[in-house]
Amino acid sequence: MTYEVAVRAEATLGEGPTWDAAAGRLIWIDILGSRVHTYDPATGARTVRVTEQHVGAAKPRVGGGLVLNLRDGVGLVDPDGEFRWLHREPVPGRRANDAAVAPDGALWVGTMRYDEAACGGTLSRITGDGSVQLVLDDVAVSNGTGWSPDGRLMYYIDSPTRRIDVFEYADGRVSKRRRFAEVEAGAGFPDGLTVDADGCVWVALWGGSAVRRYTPDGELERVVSLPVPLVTACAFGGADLTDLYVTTARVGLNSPHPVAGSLLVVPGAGKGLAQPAFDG
Ligand SMILES: O=C1O[C@@H](CO)[C@H](O)[C@H]1O
Repeated sequence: MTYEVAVRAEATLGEGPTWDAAAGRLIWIDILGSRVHTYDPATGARTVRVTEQHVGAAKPRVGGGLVLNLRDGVGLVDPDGEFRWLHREPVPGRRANDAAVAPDGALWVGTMRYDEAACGGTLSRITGDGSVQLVLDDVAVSNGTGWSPDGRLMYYIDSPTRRIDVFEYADGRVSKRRRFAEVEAGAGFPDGLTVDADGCVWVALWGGSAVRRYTPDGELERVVSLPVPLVTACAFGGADLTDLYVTTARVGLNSPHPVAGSLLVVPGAGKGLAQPAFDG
C-alpha cells in the first residue's frame, strides 16, 4: 500500500483525523499548534481555526459545528463559528488528548499530563447536557478509542502500556477490560486507532513509522509502512470511506522528514465505519 500527501503541513503534533460526513470533509488537528484543520478531498478546499487552547480532539456535532477537547475542558463551536464552554475542569500540568464519539452520540474524552507522568490522565464520558462521568483515572496517555461495528466492544489505548485493550460496551458503560493486542518493544507505541467495517482495528504507531491492522481476534494482519516515525492517528474518509487518512507529527524531531507533520492518505486501504457526530 502506498501513501500520498493529502495536505502538506508542518503540524507540530498532527492528530485526530475524523471524517465529517455531513460536511464531506476531513477534520484533523495540531494539538500543540492549537489548530483545527479541515480538508475537502473533492475540491482541495482547506480551512484552519486557531483554538483557545491546546486542542486534543475535534469532532463534528449533530447539526453542524464542532466539539473540541481542549486543554481545560470541552467546548462547542456553533455552525456560525461561535465558541462556548460545555464543561471546564482546568488541572495544572494536564491537557486534553484524543477523544471519540460513541454510538450513542456521547463524547469520550481523554487527558494526559504534559510530562506524560503515569496515572496523571483520565478517560471521561460527556453528554450533550454537559454531564461528565469519570471512567478511568489511572491513565498515563489517554489515546485511541473506538467501537466495533456492532457497538458491543470498545477498543482503548493508554500509550505507555503498549497495549490495545478492549472492553465490553453497553449503554455508555464499559466492563471486562482485557488485552486485545500489544506492540512489542522497539516497534513504537500505540497511539490513535480506528475500527473498519470488518471489525479490524487500525493502530497508528508513535515512533513506529507505520499503521498496523489487527483482526477482530487481535492478530496482526497488515502493516502500512510510512516514511516518518511519529505516526499519530488514522481514520477512514472520503465519500465511500475507503481512504485511510493518517496524521503525523514533527515535535521533538531535529531534522524531520519533509512530510513529517503532514496529513497523509492511503487510497483504497479498506472500508471504514460511518462515525457518529456528537449529540450536543
Ligand atoms: O496522542 C499523543 O501521543 C503522545 C505521545 O505518546 C502525544 O504527545 C499525544 O498527544
